[in-house]
Amino acid sequence: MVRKIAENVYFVGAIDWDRELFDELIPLPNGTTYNSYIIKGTEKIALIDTVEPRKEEEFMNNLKKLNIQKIDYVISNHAEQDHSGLIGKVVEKFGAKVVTNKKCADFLKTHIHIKDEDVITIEDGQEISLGDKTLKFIFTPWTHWPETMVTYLKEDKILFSCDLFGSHYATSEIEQVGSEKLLEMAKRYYAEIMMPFRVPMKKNIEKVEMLDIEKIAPSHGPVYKNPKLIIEAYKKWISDEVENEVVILYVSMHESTRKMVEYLVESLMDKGVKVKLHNIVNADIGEIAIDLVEASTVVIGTPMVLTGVHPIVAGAIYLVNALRPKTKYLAIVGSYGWGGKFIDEIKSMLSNVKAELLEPVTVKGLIDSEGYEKLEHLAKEIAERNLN
Ligand SMILES: Cc1cc2nc3c(=O)[nH]c(=O)nc-3n(C[C@H](O)[C@H](O)[C@H](O)COP(=O)(O)O)c2cc1C
Repeated sequence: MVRKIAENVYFVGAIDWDRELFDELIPLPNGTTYNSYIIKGTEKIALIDTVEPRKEEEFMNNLKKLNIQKIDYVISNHAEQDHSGLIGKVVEKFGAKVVTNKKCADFLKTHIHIKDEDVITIEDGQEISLGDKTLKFIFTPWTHWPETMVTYLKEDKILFSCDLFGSHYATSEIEQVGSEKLLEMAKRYYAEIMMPFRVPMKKNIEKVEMLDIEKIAPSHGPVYKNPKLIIEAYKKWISDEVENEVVILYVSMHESTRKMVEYLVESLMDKGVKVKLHNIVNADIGEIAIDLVEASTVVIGTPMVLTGVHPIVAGAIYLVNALRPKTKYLAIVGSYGWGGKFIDEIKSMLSNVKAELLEPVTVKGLIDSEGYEKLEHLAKEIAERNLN
């Protein structure tokens, strides 16, 4: 697939319509794309990133369609193999030099064995000329990995933002003004990939906002014809503001924890609090991650199993801790038979989440009137914090 996105600027990426899983972890309900772009200047030709190696044939065909014989520079914004994987082939076949920052060059050396002599190292803010077109490199560390950067095409005002602003979204609409669906997919991507770096992201967004941008061309998903849409969405997601929303993640083996969770949901709803409930046994972790982006409160529901949390709950807690959501309040509810220590376990597993822990509610066996009272008190505490 070749698509012109500006004069002498072309999308030459690959669409992976039915890929189901990314990083052997993240479900892809709408497949994904690996975006690569050719920029033809009057003097030099540059390629922005490459594609996932298994899409080599499609990618090489795209270059053939544009009759590309020589590439002067292959810009590597990010060393992860879904973008860098074919750089070696581009160097070999088209005589390209790899243009990237020092950190990325180190990764390219260790991860895909790119040789030092094939690399031109650039500094933050440095520019290279392609004749009538100029590329400016802007370092945006932790817009996935520590080396990740973005490239700005000055004359056409296009930001090649790499994973930043990306979405795992295979669609024939390679360029979009921005639909509700695209924003949903971009939020999912933010939640899964960018949320752990919410704090360093603030500086990066400030840097990007200083540019005059007409189009954002990320490395996954559609090109934005309305950059403001996604920049404003990111600003909201990375801000410290939370929404009146409670995310409940639970498992229950014999319905005891489930009864507690169901009561809590109903009581919170009665009080006007929005609830997102996940029985996590077969949950899509992307759906959980999306709900964590803006939620004020996270509630963990677990039965006691072998003196600790249920192992599936442990997996979910590990994920929450790794994603570092901006959650302000945390609650724990659960049922036990004879004893154990899941409260302390959960607290220690959530050390990255700087949230206030509300009074946990644990019940021996099936919930009784005393248990309901405690849950009602917890619901009031959550509602007070959310609705004030
Ligand atoms: C495999 C298994 C291991 C358990 N281990 C413990 C334990 O270590 N400590 C404890 O207090 N209860 C333990 N229990 C009992 C449950 O925590 C208790 O029955 C609880 O009410 C189950 O809640 P649920 O109906 O929400 O699954 C265990 C139950 C099972 C099935």
